Amino acid sequence: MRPLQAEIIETLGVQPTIDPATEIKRSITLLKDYLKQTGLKTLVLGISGGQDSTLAGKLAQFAVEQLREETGDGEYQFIAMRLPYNEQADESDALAAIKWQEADKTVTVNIEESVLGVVHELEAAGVPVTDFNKGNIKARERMIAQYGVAAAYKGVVIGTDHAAEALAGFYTKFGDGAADITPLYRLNKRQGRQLLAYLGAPATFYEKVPTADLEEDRPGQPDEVALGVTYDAIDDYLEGKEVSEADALQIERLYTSTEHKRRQPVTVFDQWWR
Ligand SMILES: NC(=O)c1ccc[n+]([C@@H]2O[C@H](COP(=O)([O-])OP(=O)(O)OC[C@H]3O[C@@H](n4cnc5c(N)ncnc54)[C@H](O)[C@@H]3O)[C@@H](O)[C@H]2O)c1
Ligand SMILES: Nc1ncnc2c1ncn2[C@@H]1O[C@H](COP(=O)(O)O)[C@@H](O)[C@H]1O
Ligand SMILES: O=P(O)(O)OP(=O)(O)O
Ligand SMILES: [Mg+2]
Repeated sequence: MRPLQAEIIETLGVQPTIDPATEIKRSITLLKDYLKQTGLKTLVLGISGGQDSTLAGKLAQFAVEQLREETGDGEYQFIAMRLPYNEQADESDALAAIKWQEADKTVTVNIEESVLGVVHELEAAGVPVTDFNKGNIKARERMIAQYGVAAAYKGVVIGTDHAAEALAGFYTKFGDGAADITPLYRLNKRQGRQLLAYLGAPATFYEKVPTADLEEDRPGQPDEVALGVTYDAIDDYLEGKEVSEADALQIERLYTSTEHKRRQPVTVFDQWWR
């Protein structure tokens, strides 16, 4: 195995093979124990209609149902958030995911006005805002809305970061990368699919092409196009398998260039960036 590959696998805690039932229980236990320990009552998560939030939301719903049953405390709840930018092309997928999750409650916040407000004020101040930059502003407005709900209902915000995204730093810093708890962390993309299949999710939920769908110039752009490498290659790499030299170099370039996203803000005590 390549030396950096071994280091990344160790850092992200990825296993080459998993038992889905064990990993489902592990994630649910984390969510339950965290709520019990902190005294908080609500799990909050944006549901996009993609694989990761479909899985994380189902685990969240299981966690609060079990807590209600075990403690008799009916305050435990899961709030699924719809966070469209105006109208979302795959709105029906998001609604189908929430239905399958049997989420306790759905809160919808259209982020368009707040995004356009920030973009407008930036431009009025002479700051150019590219479509790509605006895409990251959308992800950050979703974060703001989720924290608004968490604050109102004694909640924590769930993040859907998993090993394949964490490796690539493939999220908006302090946008979808900001969260209080990340139950999918350690799983690669195909292991997430395995969990959904085990849970009996319709195959359409996990066969869907992953997309951040943030850019208006490239609607629904597949993650794999933006990443320059396939999730299959990233997953193989994370499972300690051999991948082509070109894929390994691209994966390691992504990992190295996004180190700042996996760290706390730099202080005078930090040396990792030197
Ligand atoms: N599918 C997904 O999970 C998903 C979701 C959102 C975004 N994305 C993708 O993630 C990427 C986000 O874009 P991005 O990474 O350019 O934006 P970002 O905002 O996440 O990160 C860039 C910012 O990080 C800071 N930064 C950059 N280099 C730094 C360094 N060396 N040290 C400390 N801070 C540094 C700067 O403030 C910079 O503006 C895009 O490729 C986007 O498509 C993917
Ligand atoms: N349109 C959306 N509605 C609700 N939540 C969303 C939406 N788009 C993204 N999210 C949340 O952000 C994460 C990351 O999404 P990526 O597709 O990986 O960029 C997603 O899991 C949702 O929780
Ligand atoms: O984070 P999601 O739910 O949008 O999944 P994907 O990354 O597969 O789009
Ligand atoms: Mg998505």
